[in-house]
Amino acid sequence: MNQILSISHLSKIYQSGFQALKDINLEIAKGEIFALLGQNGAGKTTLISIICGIVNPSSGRVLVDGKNIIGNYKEARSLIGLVPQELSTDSFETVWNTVVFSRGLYGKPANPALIEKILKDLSLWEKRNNKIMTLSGGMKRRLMIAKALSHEPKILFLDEPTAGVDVSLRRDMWELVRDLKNNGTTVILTTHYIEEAEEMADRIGIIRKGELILVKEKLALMKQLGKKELILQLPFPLESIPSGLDIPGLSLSTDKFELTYTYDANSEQMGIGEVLRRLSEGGITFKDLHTKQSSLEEIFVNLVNAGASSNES
Ligand SMILES: Nc1ncnc2c1ncn2[C@@H]1O[C@H](COP(=O)(O)OP(=O)(O)OP(=O)(O)O)[C@@H](O)[C@H]1O
Repeated sequence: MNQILSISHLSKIYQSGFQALKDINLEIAKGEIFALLGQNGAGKTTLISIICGIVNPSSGRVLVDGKNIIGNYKEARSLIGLVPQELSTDSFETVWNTVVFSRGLYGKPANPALIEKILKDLSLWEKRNNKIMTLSGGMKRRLMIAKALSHEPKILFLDEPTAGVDVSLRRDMWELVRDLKNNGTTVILTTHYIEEAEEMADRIGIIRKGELILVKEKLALMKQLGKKELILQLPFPLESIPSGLDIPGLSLSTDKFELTYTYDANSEQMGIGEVLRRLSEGGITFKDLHTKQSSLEEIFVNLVNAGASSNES
């Protein structure tokens, strides 16, 4: 694998004594879209802040394209673009000047054509002469992304990119992230909005109470942990499942109008054909049927809840 980010044995204990990260190990490949999921306070921002040199690690090592974030801070930092959660930009400066200045901060030569392209990609071109304080919240967020991209980073961090943004901006952002990936930029995003990870990520990492409890390809994760359901709508309510119909995973809804057969992709459970045959032999007819696959959101909630009950202290 062609690594762009390599994290080994990274831990963080804040001055208060609180341990926010515990022995994180993670490798991210060039051009990957990686989604870091976790509940409030799980440690996502701490991890991103360490990689970006905003927070000091307590122990461990982080390399960005081979550059150590401590020993080679400047070089490592110039490879990273960060779009933080908080919008800190609110000034009398214009959009254009802000983005141009941001590029200059990294010592990169002026490149008006590039800045123009970035502003156009983010639908900010028409606003280039506007003062930042006159922009809407969504426009300010676009500006934060433009700033983060101005020095052509190899990794872009998006911390909760679509929290509180409207549908059109969310769609634009997803498109932008795909374009960046196609150009070879690596994108690491944190999100509470699981549909976002489901839509975009190549790999998913789940962080819980400072520990990276799972890192997996999204499709493999959904296949491995996702459950499927076959739902049969009955023409008449069924008092109970007939006793002769011993099918593990079969349940009757509380309104008695629906039978659900829950199965997972890897188990040795009965196939759907066999289930339908047994039901028909048992005299059960149905007026409609459909299948449903659990979403990444359901998988995530199950994983996090499993930990909450076993790790509660
Ligand atoms: N400066 C600090 N001093 C002490 N504890 C801190 C500090 N900053 C963060 N923490 C604690 O570390 C834990 C992880 O915080 P962090 O902001 O990394 O979580 P997060 O996963 O980004 O959460 P959210 O989704 O709410 O942004 C939290 O319990 C938080 O209270």
